[in-house]
Amino acid sequence: MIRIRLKKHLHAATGPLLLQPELEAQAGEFLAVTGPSGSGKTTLLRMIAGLETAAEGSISAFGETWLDTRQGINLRVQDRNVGLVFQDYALFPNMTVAQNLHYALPKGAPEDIISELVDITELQELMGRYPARLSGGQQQRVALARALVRRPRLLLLDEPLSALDQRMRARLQNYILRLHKAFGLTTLIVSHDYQEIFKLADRVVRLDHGAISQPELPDEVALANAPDGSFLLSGEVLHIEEAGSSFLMSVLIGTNVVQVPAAIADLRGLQPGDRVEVRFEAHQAILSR
Ligand SMILES: Nc1ncnc2c1ncn2[C@@H]1O[C@H](COP(=O)(O)OP(=O)(O)OP(=O)(O)O)[C@@H](O)[C@H]1O
Repeated sequence: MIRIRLKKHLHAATGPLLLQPELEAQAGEFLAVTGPSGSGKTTLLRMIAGLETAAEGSISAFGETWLDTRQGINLRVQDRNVGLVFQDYALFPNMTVAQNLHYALPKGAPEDIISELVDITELQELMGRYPARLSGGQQQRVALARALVRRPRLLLLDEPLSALDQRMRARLQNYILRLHKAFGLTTLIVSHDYQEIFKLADRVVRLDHGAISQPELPDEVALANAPDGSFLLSGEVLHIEEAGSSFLMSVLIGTNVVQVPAAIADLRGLQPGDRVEVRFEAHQAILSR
């Protein structure tokens, strides 16, 4: 469980802004933070990591107090042990992928975490390369693996995929989900991309004018932001069952299991494990194949 209650005065483009987020996340939750540009999302993540000071407030995480300004507690970045990935990959250019990963390992710590991360993020072939010889997506895969070398329980992602094209984004989202699950992480992602939010997040909060507003569900955010009021996502069929004269499919889209009604003619040999496309319109999920 993570509890965050912070206050900081910012000098935003529009004038002074009091950033005063209050936020809770359950252990293992994948939470998306959205909101207009300049509302303080990056500053919030940096304060959680300990990279930025708060005027007042408290952060407790997994039974530890990271910050309590009343009691004068303020753990250093390295003692909070969070994984951080920003939009720019921030790899050391003069080190190979393997060296970038090993550099993050504390002295004397067992190295098995590195092979585990390399397996999950499929970096085996890239270990000897320098960052300049990697695509943006590959670099961000390395940055993700590197962020987890110290085995953090909290992963903070600040628009990590916004520099990548749509195809690469979708691939990287799958890696993020795999890592989130494999390491039982609690993950906070700042994102403006409603499809990404839907695919990844269990819950969405909005930071606006410095404060966190009502939590929303990922599909509500996606529908509200889709230009034509509908959007298409692909997922994996988990289960198909009869429901009266038609069928009901359970489809896994990101971390969400969505129930999609289907007529027998729509099924056409579909089985669990197949990939399908689902269109969302006015909160209805429609099989689009
Ligand atoms: N340490 C600081 N002191 C005062 N003002 C700051 C500080 N850090 C950032 N700001 C200002 O606070 C505002 C919010 O910045 P921040 O980067 O957190 O917003 P954001 O929601 O992440 O925006 P975007 O979506 O554009 O990345 C900006 O106008 C920024 O200039």
